[in-house]
Amino acid sequence: MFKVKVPATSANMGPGFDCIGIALDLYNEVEVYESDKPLHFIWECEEEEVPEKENFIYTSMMDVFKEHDFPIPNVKVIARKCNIPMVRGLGSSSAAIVAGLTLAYALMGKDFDKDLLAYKAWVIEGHPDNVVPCFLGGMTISVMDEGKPYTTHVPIEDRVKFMAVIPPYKTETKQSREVLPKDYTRADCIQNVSRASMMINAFNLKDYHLLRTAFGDRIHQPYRLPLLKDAAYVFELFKENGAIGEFMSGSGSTLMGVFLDDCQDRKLVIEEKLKAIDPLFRVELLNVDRSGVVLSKI
Ligand SMILES: Nc1ncnc2c1ncn2[C@@H]1O[C@H](COP(=O)(O)OP(=O)(O)OP(=O)(O)O)[C@@H](O)[C@H]1O
Ligand SMILES: N[C@@H](CCO)C(=O)O
Repeated sequence: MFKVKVPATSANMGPGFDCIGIALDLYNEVEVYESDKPLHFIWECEEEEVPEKENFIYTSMMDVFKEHDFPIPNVKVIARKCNIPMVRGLGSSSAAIVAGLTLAYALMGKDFDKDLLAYKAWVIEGHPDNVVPCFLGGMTISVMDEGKPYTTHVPIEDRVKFMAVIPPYKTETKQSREVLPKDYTRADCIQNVSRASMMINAFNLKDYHLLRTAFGDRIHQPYRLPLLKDAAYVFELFKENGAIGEFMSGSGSTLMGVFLDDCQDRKLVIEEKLKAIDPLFRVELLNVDRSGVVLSKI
């Protein structure tokens, strides 16, 4: 029947807390086939199974059918590929929501309106910095103004590469939001507005020497990075190996180094050093995904 391919996303990118994010070329795939039983879920991934009733693929599909008063179809939903590591700051939960919404609309025979669905996913997730780039691809800035969503894309050259260092330990977004203050000083606000603006212009003008400063943040990283025992070392490794900047991906635990051009050799160096600490460290060298979610018939 249908297949969806959904990209990983890296939210915040330093100062863009809860509004800026980027889609990357690491994908999960979910398939739907006719069945003789009402919608049921099959987990074929190597990752630890998220049970059906708690699984955002399943729950977001069921929510759509309920909202539209649509009879639950006789289908099996198969989580076929899970390349996006779970609970690591690369948008696995958003990818699940995006997959579920897209498949539910396909099964209802409704038009595949990415903007409308991105907005729905934004409401479910609570913040847009993963779900919007996951739907639309590329690097996005999203703003809600009096209940109306606005999104704009930031141009990124193909030569910009994202090196994701994925630690063996998880960071739940829910918990890592609890360590953040409720209020910020004017100085903190100025710091983030100035850095986020500079980051966007650095990408716009390809003025990459500004990026390290521009990725500076005072809203979340100062509170979250100290909880990640290897963060300082990983950032040092990025710097020593020619990164043009670094930030925490989403709410962690993944740490992201930004590089230019071919940096496969530097990936190997960093990987070797990290595996000496713990062989379960994973390092992925990623490009920007420009398509967002892709729905196809099978
Ligand atoms: N299909 C699914 N895949 C991954 N996580 C899921 C899925 N369905 C439900 N979840 C739940 O989502 C939570 C993980 O979301 P969380 O936001 O903490 O991590 P993430 O999405 O991988 O990273 P981030 O949002 O920081 O980029 C887990 O509690 C997990 O059980
Ligand atoms: N903006 C979110 C992204 C993680 O889901 C956060 O940092 O909490």
